[in-house]
Amino acid sequence: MDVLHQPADAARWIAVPGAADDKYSRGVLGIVTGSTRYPGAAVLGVEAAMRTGVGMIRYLGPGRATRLVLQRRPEAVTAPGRVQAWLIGSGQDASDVDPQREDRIAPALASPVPTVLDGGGFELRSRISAPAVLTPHAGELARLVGSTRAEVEADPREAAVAAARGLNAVVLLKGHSTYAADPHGRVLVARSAPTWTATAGAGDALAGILGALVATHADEIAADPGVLVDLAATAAVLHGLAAARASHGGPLTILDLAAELPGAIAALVATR
Ligand SMILES: NC(=O)C1=CN([C@@H]2O[C@H](COP(=O)(O)OP(=O)(O)OC[C@H]3O[C@@H](n4cnc5c(N)ncnc54)[C@H](OP(=O)(O)O)[C@@H]3O)[C@@H](O)[C@H]2O)[C@@H](O)CC1
Ligand SMILES: Nc1ncnc2c1ncn2[C@@H]1O[C@H](COP(=O)(O)OP(=O)(O)O)[C@@H](O)[C@H]1O
Repeated sequence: MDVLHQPADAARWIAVPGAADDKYSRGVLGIVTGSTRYPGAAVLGVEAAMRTGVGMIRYLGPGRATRLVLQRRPEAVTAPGRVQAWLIGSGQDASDVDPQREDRIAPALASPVPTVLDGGGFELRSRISAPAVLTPHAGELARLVGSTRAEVEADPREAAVAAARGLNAVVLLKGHSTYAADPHGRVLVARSAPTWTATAGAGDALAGILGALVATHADEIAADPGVLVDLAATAAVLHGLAAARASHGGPLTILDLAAELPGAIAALVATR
């Protein structure tokens, strides 16, 4: 039986800063995304994470991606340091021959903090012992588990559940319906996204949204890693709500989706 994750459920997972908070206590997200071939994915993930709300972003990537990230978001810190969560892999794939990538991901591999794996980050699952969320689309999930895209699409819910069990991680299987499954068989479904969301870069933004939610709930995750599936479903709901606001019933761009995140979040918080 699927549990639909509704906006009212998502509202519970927005961390509103308190008077005593500072940029560190809110949560710092380390982002290792983008490549010389796909620098745009880094820009979109950083943009979406900042618009979702996080104390600080430490972005670590190749020169071309770093320059574009800073051009768009000078708020990003491009020096290494302590973080409360990691986001790795958007815009990185097997063609990525960046010799410094291993150095950039080394702190994340050794770290106990929760990690979001997207795109080229999936292969790192076996090297990470911290709580992890993977965000594949159907084709990526098929490659991950040695199946076919058609098999995943025939029963996406079951594919997400089986992958979450097999990988001992939360799996957020993206599509028109997005399934958040945990290793114990719990499944939440998000269906807030308009079909106009099917456009390049939408997944990079979703990964940024989830990274920010995870960084701002690091203490809750440390106390109970089971909340990761709620955060994953919340990211998908927020992404869909922002997409609907950006779309107005028509085509949307991903920077417009990101620009709608603060308003979508404020509307959710107002319902609590
Ligand atoms: N702004 C950025 O920086 C962005 C960067 N991005 C980065 O791009 C990379 C690839 O991402 P992805 O999701 O497409 O990867 P993947 O699952 O390997 O799919 C490949 C499959 O697609 C198919 N295919 C290709 N063209 C097709 C066509 N015209 N019509 C029909 N099918 C077509 C192709 O089929 P084939 O041509 O082999 O038959 C193959 O099966 C990845 O590193 C991601 O991070 C994206 O996030 C976007 C924004
Ligand atoms: N038909 C659809 N209706 C609603 N949302 C969709 C649809 N198709 C894809 N999406 C959403 O768009 C995003 C696409 O992500 P992804 O496939 O990783 O693209 P990219 O790698 O180009 O960023 C996901 O969040 C997915 O849920």
